[in-house]
Amino acid sequence: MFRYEEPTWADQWFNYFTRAEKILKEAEARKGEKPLYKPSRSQYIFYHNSFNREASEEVGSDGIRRSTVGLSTNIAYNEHPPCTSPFATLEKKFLDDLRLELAHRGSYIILRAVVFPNRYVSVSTIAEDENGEVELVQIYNQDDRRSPECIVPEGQVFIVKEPYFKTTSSGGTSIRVDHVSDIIFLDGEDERIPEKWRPRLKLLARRSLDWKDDGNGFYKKKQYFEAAQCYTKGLEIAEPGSVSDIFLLLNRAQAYLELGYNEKALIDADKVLSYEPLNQKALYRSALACYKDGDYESAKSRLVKLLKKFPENKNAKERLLRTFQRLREQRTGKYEFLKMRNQVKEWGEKRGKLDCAEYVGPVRVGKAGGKGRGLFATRDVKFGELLLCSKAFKVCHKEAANARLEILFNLKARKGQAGTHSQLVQELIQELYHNPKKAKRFYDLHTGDYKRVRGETVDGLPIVDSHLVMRIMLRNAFECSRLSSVDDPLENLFREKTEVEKMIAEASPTGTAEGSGLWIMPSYINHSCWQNSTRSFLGDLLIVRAARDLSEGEEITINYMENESGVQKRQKAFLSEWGFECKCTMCEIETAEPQGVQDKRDELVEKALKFKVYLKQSTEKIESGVAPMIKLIKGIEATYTKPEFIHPRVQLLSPTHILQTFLVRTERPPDVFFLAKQSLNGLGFKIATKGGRVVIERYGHMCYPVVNLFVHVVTAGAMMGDLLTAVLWRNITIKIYEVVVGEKESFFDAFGRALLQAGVPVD
Ligand SMILES: C[S@@+](CC[C@H](N)C(=O)[O-])C[C@H]1O[C@@H](n2cnc3c(N)ncnc32)[C@H](O)[C@@H]1O
Repeated sequence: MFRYEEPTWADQWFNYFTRAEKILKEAEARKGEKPLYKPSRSQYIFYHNSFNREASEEVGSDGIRRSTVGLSTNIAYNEHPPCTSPFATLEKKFLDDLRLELAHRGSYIILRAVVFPNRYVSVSTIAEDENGEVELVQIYNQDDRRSPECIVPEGQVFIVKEPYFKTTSSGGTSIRVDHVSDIIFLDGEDERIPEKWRPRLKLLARRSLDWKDDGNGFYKKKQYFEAAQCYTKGLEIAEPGSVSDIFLLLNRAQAYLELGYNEKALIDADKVLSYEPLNQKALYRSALACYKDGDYESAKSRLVKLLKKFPENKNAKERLLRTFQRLREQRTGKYEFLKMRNQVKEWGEKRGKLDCAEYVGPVRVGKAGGKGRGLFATRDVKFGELLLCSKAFKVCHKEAANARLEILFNLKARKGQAGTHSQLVQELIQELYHNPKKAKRFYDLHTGDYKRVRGETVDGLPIVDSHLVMRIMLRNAFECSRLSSVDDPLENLFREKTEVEKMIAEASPTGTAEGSGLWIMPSYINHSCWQNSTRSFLGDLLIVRAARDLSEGEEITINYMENESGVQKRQKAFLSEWGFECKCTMCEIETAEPQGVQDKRDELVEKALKFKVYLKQSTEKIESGVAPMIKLIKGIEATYTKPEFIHPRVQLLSPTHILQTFLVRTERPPDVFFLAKQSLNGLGFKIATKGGRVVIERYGHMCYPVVNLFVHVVTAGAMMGDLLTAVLWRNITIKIYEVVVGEKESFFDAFGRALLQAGVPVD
C-alpha cells in the first residue's frame, strides 16, 4: 500500500538545491542574453514587500533583526573577482544594458533604492535607474551589526561598479554585489547623484560642529557607524588642526574603537597627536587602538608618555598594568587559565573576547615539501609544552545570541556546510575592509588554486575579494566550541538531537553545525591522522600543545578530522574539504590492507555500537551484553595486523568505551582497570612506573577519549584498594588532561567528583 510520508528537511533541501542547480545551469546557457521576461515595477515591489518580515524575523536583544525560519542558505555559485578599476575610468550603464551572468567589466550603474530593504542572507532592495527601470539588488557581506535600513534606506543612491547581473536561484534576476569594495553609497551632496534625484531643498550650509552634534547623538544611541559617518562629514569641512577638527578626529577615533576599526582609530588619534603631541585623549585612544590590535609595546610607550604628563589619569594607569600583563603572557606563555575559563563561562549569550595576549612558542613557518608550508619546532620540545596560544583573527561561536547558523552551499562544488561559516566569511570581509594592515597576514594563508586579482586598493579603499576570503576560510578555518572539555562520549551517543540539529545532520556532510573561527599561526599546521600536537579552544583562543616529545626541526601536525572512521572515508573528506591525499603511516598501512579487512572492521564496529542501547536497560541486560561485546572487540582487534605503535586501534575507541561503561555499571573495577590499560596500549602508549612515578615511555594516539581511559585507571585502581597506583596515575592523568583540553587548572572541576567517589585524594 502506498504510504505518504512527510518530506524530510533533507528532501526539501535536496529538492531546493536540485531546482536551483537546474535554474542556474540553464541560466549559464543564456549567458550574455537579455532576460526573457521581467516583472513590472509594481510586481517587483509587491514581491519584495510580501516577504513577510514579521513572520520571518525577530529583533534580538542587541536590536538586530534575525531570521527565525530555521536555517537560511547562502549559495555561492559564480566566482567573479572584484572591480579593481578606479571609478573615474568606468563607463555608465543602465539597467536595460545589463546581460545575464556577466560582471559588466569597465562599467558602473547608478541606482536609487525605492523600497524598505529586507535582510535574509544578503541585504536586498529594489532599486531604479534614471530611466525608471527597476531591479532586485542583493548586497552581500555588509556589517551584520547594522540594520538593513541603515545600510540602504529607501531613497539611498548608490553606485555598483562592474555590476554582476544574474539569475536568482528562484528563477528571477538580480544584481548581486558580493564585494564590499564594489558598492559606493552616495550621500545627499555627492556630485555623482543625478540632478533629478537630488534633494529638492539643498541642505542648509552646516558647520562642522553641527556634524559633531549629530554624531554624538548617534554615538549615545550606540549607532557607532552612523556617528563615524557624521564626524567624517564634519571633518570634510573643518579647518585642519582647528579645535573642531581635533574634536571630530577624537570622536571619530572613539567611534572606530567601538566598531573594532582599530587601524582607522589609530590614524585619527595620531593625526591629533601631530597637532598636539601631548593631547591626553589622543594618547589614550591611540594606546587603546594599539592594545586592541595586540601591539602591546606601542601601547606601553604611548601610555608611559601619557602618564608622564598626566600622572593622575586612572584609566591610563589601569591600562598600563594590563599592558604589562599582556607583555608577560606574550613572552612566557603563562596565563591565568582558570580565571579565563570562568570568564568564558560567564559570557552566556554575549559575544566575548578574552583580554589576553597571543603566545607564539618554539615554532616557525617553513617549507613542508608536497604539503606547501608547515609549522616546525625550533628546538627540542617536551610532551605537553605550549606551542601556541593563538588569538582568533575572527571567531563566531554558536553559543552567542547573534550566531547565525546557516548552510553555506557551494553549487559548483555541490557541497553544503552548516554552521557559522557563512557569518564568519561576512565578518572576515568586514575585518579585512576596515583593518587593511592586519589583512596581510590573512591573505598570506593557503588559498588552493584561486587566482587573485591585482592591486590592494581602488579609489582609496581596500579591495576585498569575497570569493578569495571564502576560499581561505574554507581551507583554514577551524570548527570550534567555546571551551574544550572531555564530555562523556556516551552522552553524545544518547542525546536526543534538537530539530535544528536533525536538519543539519541531514543537510551537512559533517553532520553538525559548529561555531567556526580563523587563527593565523595554527592555519600553517598540516594534517596527520596520527598527529603530534593537540589543539583545544578557550574562548577566542586556540591552544596548541605537543602531544609527545618533539625534536628540533620536526614538523608539527594536527588531526584535521577527529573521528574514528577508516581510511577510505578519511581520504574522501581530505580530498573534498582540503584538496589533499594523506600519506601518513596510518593511511598507508590501512590502504595496503587486503581487500575486505576495512569492511570487516567497519561491520564489527557497527555491530558493537548497537550495544549502546543496553545502557538504557537493567543491570541484568547490561551484564548479558558483556560477553558479546568482548567477543566483538576481540574480533575488531584481530583485524589489525601491524603493531599498535605504528597502527593505533582508533576504531576500537567507541566500542571500548561502551564495554568500559558496561563494566562500570556492573561494578567490576578490576576489569575496568585492565580494559583501560589495554586500550591505552592499543593506542600505542607504553606506560611504566619508574622511581615512584608513572612515566610514558612511548606516546600513543592522543585524543579526547584518552583522558577518560586514564581516569578509569585511577578510579578503578582506587576502588581495588590500590591507592598508590591511583595517586601516581592521577598525576599523569592531569598532564594528559592539560594536553587535550589545553589547561590543567579545570581538571578537578571536571573529574574531582568521580575521583572523590572512588576514594582518590584530590588535593
Ligand atoms: C590549513 S592549510 C595548512 C598550511 C598549508 N600547507 C600552507 O601552505 O599554507 C591546509 C592545506 O595544507 C595542505 N595540507 C595539509 N595537510 C596535508 C597533508 N597531510 N598532505 C598534503 N597536504 C596537506 C592542503 O593543501 C590543505 O588544503
